[in-house]
Amino acid sequence: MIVKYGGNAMKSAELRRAVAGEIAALRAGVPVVVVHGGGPVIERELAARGIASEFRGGLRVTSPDAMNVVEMALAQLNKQLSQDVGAAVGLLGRDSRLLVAEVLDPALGRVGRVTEVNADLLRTLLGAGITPVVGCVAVGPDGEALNVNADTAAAAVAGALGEGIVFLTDVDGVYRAYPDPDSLAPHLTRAEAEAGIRGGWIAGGMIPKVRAALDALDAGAPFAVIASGMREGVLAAAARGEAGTRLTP
Ligand SMILES: Nc1ncnc2c1ncn2[C@@H]1O[C@H](COP(=O)(O)OP(=O)(O)O)[C@@H](O)[C@H]1O
Ligand SMILES: CC(=O)N[C@@H](CCC(=O)OP(=O)(O)O)C(=O)O
Repeated sequence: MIVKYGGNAMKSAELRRAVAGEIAALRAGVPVVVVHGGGPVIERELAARGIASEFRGGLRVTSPDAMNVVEMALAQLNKQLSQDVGAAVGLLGRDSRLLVAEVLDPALGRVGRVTEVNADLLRTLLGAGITPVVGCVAVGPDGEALNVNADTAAAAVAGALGEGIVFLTDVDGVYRAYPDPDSLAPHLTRAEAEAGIRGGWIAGGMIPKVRAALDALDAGAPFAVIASGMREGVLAAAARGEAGTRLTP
């Protein structure tokens, strides 16, 4: 199973360790690949250097200078998460060409779209009982780093391995009337999700997440669930279809 977590599921060291605990419990029965982002950490490191960020369509416009900071920030976070998870190895896209990408749109600078995943490397590590922890930096056609939205990077990994994916965030899933918790949708079809985006009740960071979940299904993932990283037992429950919002074709 692929577990994606990002900024909202690592707001504190306590939450980060709770998620790591969930992963450690799950992998006793199911091999797990972790894919992570870290938007807030990137933001902090850019701000510390006086580099302002602009987002277009939920993606950070990434200059070469910003890319250096993104890679540095995610590399450090990657090692911390790998340590949290234990029996793990932390990797970015440059390692054995784990994530290869093309430039998504020159107007966004060094932002990538994943075109290849080194699934053999992931399978080798899993076969040795090691949990891969993958940061969302890919290698581009020029051999330099590209910044990939972590939800889309995770979807590419799930597609390449043909395994299910759980996106952990700070809400229980997709709400039909956000933020009313009683409006949580346990299931959402592609048509309903597209209608939600058009209708505006799926908004902000939930748009790329829902789209990444649908992309993962298109690429061959058997299931895609969006769930809260703050609930105990969430990963096992999500895999059983008993937590979060499950996207269906
Ligand atoms: N219909 C909705 N249901 C749930 N959350 C929504 C919805 N529409 C927008 N959101 C927002 O999406 C956020 C999750 O996306 P994001 O902040 O990008 O997560 P992450 O950083 O974990 O990847 C929620 O915190 C919420 O503010
Ligand atoms: C291109 C692009 O926008 N990349 C993201 C990568 C990190 C990410 O996606 O982190 P979360 O999972 O915490 O959102 C960024 O620079 O913020």
